[in-house]
Amino acid sequence: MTHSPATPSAVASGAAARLRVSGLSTSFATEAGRIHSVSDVSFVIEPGKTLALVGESGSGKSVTSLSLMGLHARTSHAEVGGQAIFVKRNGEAVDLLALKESDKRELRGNEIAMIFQEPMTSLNPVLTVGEQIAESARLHLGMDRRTAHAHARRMLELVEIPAAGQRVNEYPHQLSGGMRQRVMIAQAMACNPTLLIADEPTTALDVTIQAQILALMGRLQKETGMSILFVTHNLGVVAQYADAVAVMYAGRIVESASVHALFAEPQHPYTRGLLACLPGVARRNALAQGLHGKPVLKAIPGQVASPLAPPPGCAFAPRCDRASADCDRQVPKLVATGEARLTRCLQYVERVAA
Ligand SMILES: Nc1ncnc2c1ncn2[C@@H]1O[C@H](COP(=O)(O)OP(=O)(O)OP(=O)(O)O)[C@@H](O)[C@H]1O
Repeated sequence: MTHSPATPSAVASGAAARLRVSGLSTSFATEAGRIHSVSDVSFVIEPGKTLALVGESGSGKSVTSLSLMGLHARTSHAEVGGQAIFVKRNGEAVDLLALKESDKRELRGNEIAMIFQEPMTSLNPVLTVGEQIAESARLHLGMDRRTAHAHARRMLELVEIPAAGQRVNEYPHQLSGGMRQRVMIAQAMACNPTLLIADEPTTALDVTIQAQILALMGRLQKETGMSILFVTHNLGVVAQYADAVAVMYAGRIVESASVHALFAEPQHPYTRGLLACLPGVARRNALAQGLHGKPVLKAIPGQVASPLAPPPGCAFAPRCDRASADCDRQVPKLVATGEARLTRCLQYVERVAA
C-alpha cells in the first residue's frame, strides 16, 4: 500500500462524516506499464446526504468506488493507497482501505451496499430473486430460512414491486430491466445499509423508469438516513438528486462543491466546459428540471489524457482555453475557494495565495 500526502477534504462542512476519503490513489499493473487511474482523490459524505461523483467516461469514477469496496479483480494487480474512514452504525471509525478481507466482506452488503448499472451481472441467474435477497439477510442478519424469505418479500414490497408474493419466487430473467434494478436495490437495502454506493444505477434504463428508480432511492434515503455515493455522468441526475458534487477529470477531483454552488458558479474550466456544453435551456433549468432536461455530459473539444502517459502538469491544460505555460509544469493543488468548495486550478491556487 502506498500513502499519498493528506489533502483538504472535499465539501467538508464541519458536520460529522459517514465517509471521509483522503488521498485515494489506485494504479494497475498492465503489460503496457502501470496505469494511474485514480490520484489523490478526497471527499466527504455526510450522514443522510448524497455526493455525486461526476465526470466523462474513463475519469476514474468506477475505480474510485471499487477501490473503496476492495473489489478489484486480483488479476488487475491493483495498488490502492490513501485513507477511507467510514463511521459504522455503532460509531466506530474504520479505515476501509486498511481492513482485513474478512472485515471488508462483513461490511459489504451489511453496513455498505453497492448497486451497479447492469443488474444481470450482479444477480445470480439460477437463484430466484427471493433466494438472493434472503441469502444476504441470513448471512448478515442471522435470520433463519423462513424469516429471511418473509424479509425478502417485504423488501420487494419496500421497493414497490407489484405482486411481490409472486415475484419473490421468480428468476431475474423473468423481470424487466426496471424491476431487476428494483431487486438490486431491495437486495442492497435488505441489511439496512448506512452507505449505499450506486454506480450509474439508472443509465441503462429509459428516462421514465430512471426517474422512478431515483425517486425510490430518494424515498429510501429519507426513511433510513443512509448516505449515498452516486456515480454518474448525467448532470441532470446530479442537479436533482445530489446534495454535493465532486467533478473528476483524468483520475483527479478537479472541483467539489454543493450542487447549488456548482451549477450557479462553476469554477474549474473543465466544469465550466461541461456546463457550457449543455443546451442553454437545460443548463438554466438543470436545478429545476433535473432528469427530464436530459442534460447529459457532452464532449468538450480535445481528448482526455492517456492514463499511461499523463502530462506533467494539469491534465486538462491541453483542452483548456485559459491554460498558461505554468499549467504544464505542475499538477495544481486542490484549494479551498469558498465555504465547502474546493478547486484544482492554478488560477485559484494563485488567487488563494495572493
Ligand atoms: N483493471 C484495470 N486495469 C487497467 N486499467 C483499468 C482497470 N480498470 C480501469 N482501468 C482504467 O482506469 C481508468 C478509469 O476507469 P473507470 O472505469 O474508473 O472510469 P469511469 O469514470 O467510471 O468511466 P465510465 O463512466 O465509462 O464507467 C480508465 O482509463 C480505465 O481504462
